[in-house]
Amino acid sequence: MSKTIAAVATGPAAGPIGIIRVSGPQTLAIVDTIFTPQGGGALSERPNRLLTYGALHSRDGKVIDHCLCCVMHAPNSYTGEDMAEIQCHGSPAVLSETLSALFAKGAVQAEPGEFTRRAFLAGKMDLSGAEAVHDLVTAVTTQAAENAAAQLDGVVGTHIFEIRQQLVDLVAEFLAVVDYPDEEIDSHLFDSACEILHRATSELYDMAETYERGRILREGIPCAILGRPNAGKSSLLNALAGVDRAIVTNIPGTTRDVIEETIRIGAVVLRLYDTAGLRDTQDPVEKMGIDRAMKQAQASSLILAVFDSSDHISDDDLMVIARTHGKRTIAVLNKSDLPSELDVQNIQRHFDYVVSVSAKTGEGLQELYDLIPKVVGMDGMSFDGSTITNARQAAALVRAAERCEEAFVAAQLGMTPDAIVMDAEGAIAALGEITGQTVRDDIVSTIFSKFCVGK
Ligand SMILES: Nc1nc2c(c(=O)[nH]1)N(C=O)[C@@H](CNc1ccc(C(=O)N[C@@H](CCC(=O)O)C(=O)O)cc1)CN2
Ligand SMILES: Nc1nc2c(ncn2[C@@H]2O[C@H](COP(=O)(O)OP(=O)(O)OP(=O)(O)O)[C@@H](O)[C@H]2O)c(=O)[nH]1
Ligand SMILES: [Mg+2]
Repeated sequence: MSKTIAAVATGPAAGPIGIIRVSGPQTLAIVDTIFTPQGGGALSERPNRLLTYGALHSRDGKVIDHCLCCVMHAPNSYTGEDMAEIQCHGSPAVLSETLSALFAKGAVQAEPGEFTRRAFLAGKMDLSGAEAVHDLVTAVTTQAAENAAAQLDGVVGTHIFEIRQQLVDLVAEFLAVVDYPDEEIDSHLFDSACEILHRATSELYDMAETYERGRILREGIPCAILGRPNAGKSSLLNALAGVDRAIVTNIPGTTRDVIEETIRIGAVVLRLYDTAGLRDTQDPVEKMGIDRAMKQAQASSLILAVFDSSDHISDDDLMVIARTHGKRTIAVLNKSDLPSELDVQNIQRHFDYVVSVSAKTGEGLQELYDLIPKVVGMDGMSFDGSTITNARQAAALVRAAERCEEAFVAAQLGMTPDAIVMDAEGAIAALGEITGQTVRDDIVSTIFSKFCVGK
């Protein structure tokens, strides 16, 4: 018999209300011993999912809260097991007293993701759906939440199930003819196999490709602000973030450490890094800052190269241009409120994207906001669940696509059915890793161990 688990489902900070979840065969018996409904009777006899007011008792029987509880009877619960929720006051004291009362009555602490793991094992959701739960809990943007909600609802799982089923049927047909090696194989079989495999291959590659954007949707994009001293990097960081985060002075070499600030532009989470101005210097501290700036630029997926448009291009600017080589970069011509001295055409020769802004007046910032999602390929995308946000799923999709492609080539060449069957089975296994139909236990464990406790 599986254990009955309990955990706090609300955040670690003290809040007005805290929720404790309980799941497993002993749930009703355990919760009945620590909660007494106001109107008498037992919580387990109250209607399913109806919140009931009553007294909550600690392990030594003292009343520690007056709160709301409900039960959710198996199999119609999140985990498919008997479950209960205790919605009490959210202080760490009440929550830990309640947990310890539950443990004293036989419940055990739930491991990270264990409720969702049980839901997956009970067939309440496929593995891609369970992974979407995690995305939904950690979503930063509305768009990321929207995409994850659709995946929780089975958008990815259903599509993969369909493709997988077609391959399973195809394998079955070929296996049937493998048993009769002397008979001529109906050419229709090869034709329809080619068609199915070709379509599956392109659909799977298409899905895998969405991961490039999906990763940005989930993790955001690291973006270094690079430029010579006094170009206005720190001013730009402050203007973009809308807070007075970094120190700004007219003394060149003000910023030394890398200063991080996260902003949201539509679906894009931009992790901005303000850095020390690049120049030739003897100052050992400034040198270390410049070293960090260059490392940060290297580690970033997008660079904002800031130039002072009220001045001519200097050797330091050339150093900045050299550092952006091969990197996705937007040239930001700052100080547009001042008369221009900059050779703009020269800058345009080096960069695909150039915008004029004034960090001081805010002029041009909107154009920069509009440009960034376009440059990272996130404008006009839909968040209907079709975007893969998960490296594991993307890798399995590529493997499945490759095996389908190999099976397609084998079918086209009219090779022996065994070859087609072997590759198609490889694809079926890879797809099963996404839905969870054919996934190793240790992989399942790793996936759920990344969840929070109580989810
Ligand atoms: N208080 C509370 N809020 C919550 C959750 C929770 O567990 N408790 N959730 C937890 O993640 C999410 C909601 N997800 C849920 C998903 C399924 C079921 C559930 O009871 N499913 C049953 C019955 C479905 C039905 O009524 O048709 C089932 O699948 O059989 C409950 C919550 C978000 N909000
Ligand atoms: N007129 C005008 N001045 C600006 C603008 N942006 C920044 N400045 C001024 O330029 C000077 C340098 O600004 P910072 O933001 O500190 O420049 P930085 O690139 O971070 O400089 P370091 O940290 O030294 O590398 C300050 O005096 C700012 O007030 C702008 O858009 N217009
Ligand atoms: Mg600075």
